[in-house]
Amino acid sequence: MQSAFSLSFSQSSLTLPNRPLCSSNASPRNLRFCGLRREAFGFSPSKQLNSCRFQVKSRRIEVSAAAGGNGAPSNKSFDYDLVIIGAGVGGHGAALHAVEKGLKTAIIEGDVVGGTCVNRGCVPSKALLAVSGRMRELQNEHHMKSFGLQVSAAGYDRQGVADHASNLATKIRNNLTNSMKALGVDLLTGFGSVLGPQKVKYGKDNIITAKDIIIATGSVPFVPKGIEVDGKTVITSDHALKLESVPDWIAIVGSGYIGLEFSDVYTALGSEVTFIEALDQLMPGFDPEISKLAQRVLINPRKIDYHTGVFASKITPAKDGRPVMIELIDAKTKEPKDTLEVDAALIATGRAPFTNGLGLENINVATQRGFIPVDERMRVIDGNGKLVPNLYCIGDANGKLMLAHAASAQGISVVEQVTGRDHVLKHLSIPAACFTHPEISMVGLTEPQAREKAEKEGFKVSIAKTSFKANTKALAENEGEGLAKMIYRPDNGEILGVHIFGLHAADLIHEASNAIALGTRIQDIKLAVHAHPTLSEVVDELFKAAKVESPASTTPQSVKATV
Ligand SMILES: Cc1cc2nc3c(=O)[nH]c(=O)nc-3n(C[C@H](O)[C@H](O)[C@H](O)COP(=O)(O)OP(=O)(O)OC[C@H]3O[C@@H](n4cnc5c(N)ncnc54)[C@H](O)[C@@H]3O)c2cc1C
Ligand SMILES: NC(=O)c1ccc[n+]([C@@H]2O[C@H](COP(=O)([O-])OP(=O)(O)OC[C@H]3O[C@@H](n4cnc5c(N)ncnc54)[C@H](O)[C@@H]3O)[C@@H](O)[C@H]2O)c1
Repeated sequence: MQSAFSLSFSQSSLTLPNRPLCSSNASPRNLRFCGLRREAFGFSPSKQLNSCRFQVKSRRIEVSAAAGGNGAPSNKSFDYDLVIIGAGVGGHGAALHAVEKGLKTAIIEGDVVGGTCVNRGCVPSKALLAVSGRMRELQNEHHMKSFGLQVSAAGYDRQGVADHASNLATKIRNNLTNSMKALGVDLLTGFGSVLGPQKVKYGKDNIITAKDIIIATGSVPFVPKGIEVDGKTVITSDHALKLESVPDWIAIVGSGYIGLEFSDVYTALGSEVTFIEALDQLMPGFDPEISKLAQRVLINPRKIDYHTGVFASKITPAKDGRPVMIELIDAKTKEPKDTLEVDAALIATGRAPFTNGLGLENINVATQRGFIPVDERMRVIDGNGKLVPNLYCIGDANGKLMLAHAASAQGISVVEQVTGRDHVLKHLSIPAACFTHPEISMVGLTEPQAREKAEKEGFKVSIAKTSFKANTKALAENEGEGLAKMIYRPDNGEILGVHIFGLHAADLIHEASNAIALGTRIQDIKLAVHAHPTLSEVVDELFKAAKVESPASTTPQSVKATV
């Protein structure tokens, strides 16, 4: 595998935190939706802002106290209350929450603020997907005609598309940097490592102490043995996001999140795609019924073919007029299966934690396949199975759930703990989404996982489903292809998992994930009211379709209001 750090540090990029994207010229009015603190932009709070979810009064007092008082740690024997190594989304989320809580906080970054998500992940990929969605729509004559619209031709300028992605990354990275600076987080530049308990080194020879330390060093692309990446014809997502070319024919190794999202981008821009997937079916991580539907809509009608149950055992970049050569072997028998010649190959076979050089040996911590072992409170576990005092690891580096919002939520959870409130993050309530067209989203267990759990624990499982075909808003958009599926316990109304495939599925999942996080039962949430006509009614119908034996336990707001 390549040197992880040189790979990570060779990129110039941008970021986003646990909150949705927003631009630096966002107005005070819409800032409440973008998650960055208003103070970061120098706005004085307006009347409109008083109703925003940031609780203007109390937060502003806390924040200004923290920003003004970040010069003195609460415990005088340390330089800082909290030092975070890595300014990706996880580190950023933790830092912002820490200053809100009045902690003197520093964040150490060896490359650019924002880490993977902002510079080489979520942000630029969603910019490319925004383009692919529009291209797909404009190219679909039947779809356009059904609205009564006529489009003569759809085309694109590759550099213009690439610029959209890199400009967005820059904008979000600047927002992130500004938000931390404005709140008084000390941004320290250089490679960080742990020297010993509560002691960190960064850069050449700067040593600082902190009451608590969070490791948030993230991950880099994982490239299996035998695959030679040249960055031009054999690439990882780091390269693909720059969109330096749009190959006529590209093989995508791995049909997980990255593979699927890039297949959406490449096919919209005119490439033919061949998937190479080690497991026996495409998209093996999703609920099988959703994978099947996704295959019918996202794979079969597009210029995509696939080989499943095979490994790409050797990939050689194009050279001297020869194409990219891919040798396939049977995933089980390891017998040679096939050889492919393509214009390019994207390696999307997962991510490896970036934990090299962190000085973990100084505190007797051994990584497991590179991941830092932690307990449910993100406390680092040492080689003897004991907790290392005052040391935490969040985000991709601990491998619990490699998602931007999970990294940030773990950081916030740690800050809650170090400021005196015990907190355990419920990982099963964290949603995930794949931003294809249409999107896929999920929270909780898949159907097979739920059935396995039910078998072990001795409860019954039921399934409710609703179709986008019955939803007015989806039909108005000519986007009736979609399904929502809920796996639940009929005895007590507990939601075990929700999976959605369809228009804006990524936005629709939160009603279910919040219900799981808060322990809301179906018999209660099914009485809540949804605006008509909206896509949210797909989820409303899902709750209403469930057959729960227990009665509702609370009085919903709409009923209270009439009493
Ligand atoms: C193509 C792609 C698309 C993605 N899309 C999504 C998406 O849509 N939604 C989603 O939720 N997730 C997405 N992800 C996953 C998401 O990017 C990661 O889960 C997230 O970035 C992890 O955050 P982190 O803070 O743990 O690590 P990172 O974002 O990797 O940040 C770690 C930071 O630490 C720095 N660092 C590392 N070691 C040191 C050191 N020793 N000293 C100082 N600094 C150091 C690095 O330079 C980096 O800035 C995507 C990933 C990829 C690759
Ligand atoms: N929208 C999002 O939230 C989003 C988008 C992109 C990435 N991510 C995150 O980034 C991480 C990495 O994504 P990813 O798609 O690379 O990983 P993934 O784990 O989602 O999928 C990797 C796929 O590659 C297959 N595979 C592994 N080795 C192989 C080999 N040698 N030959 C053929 N197939 C092989 C696996 O079976 C799997 O299907 C994920 O953990 C994901 O959470 C999230």
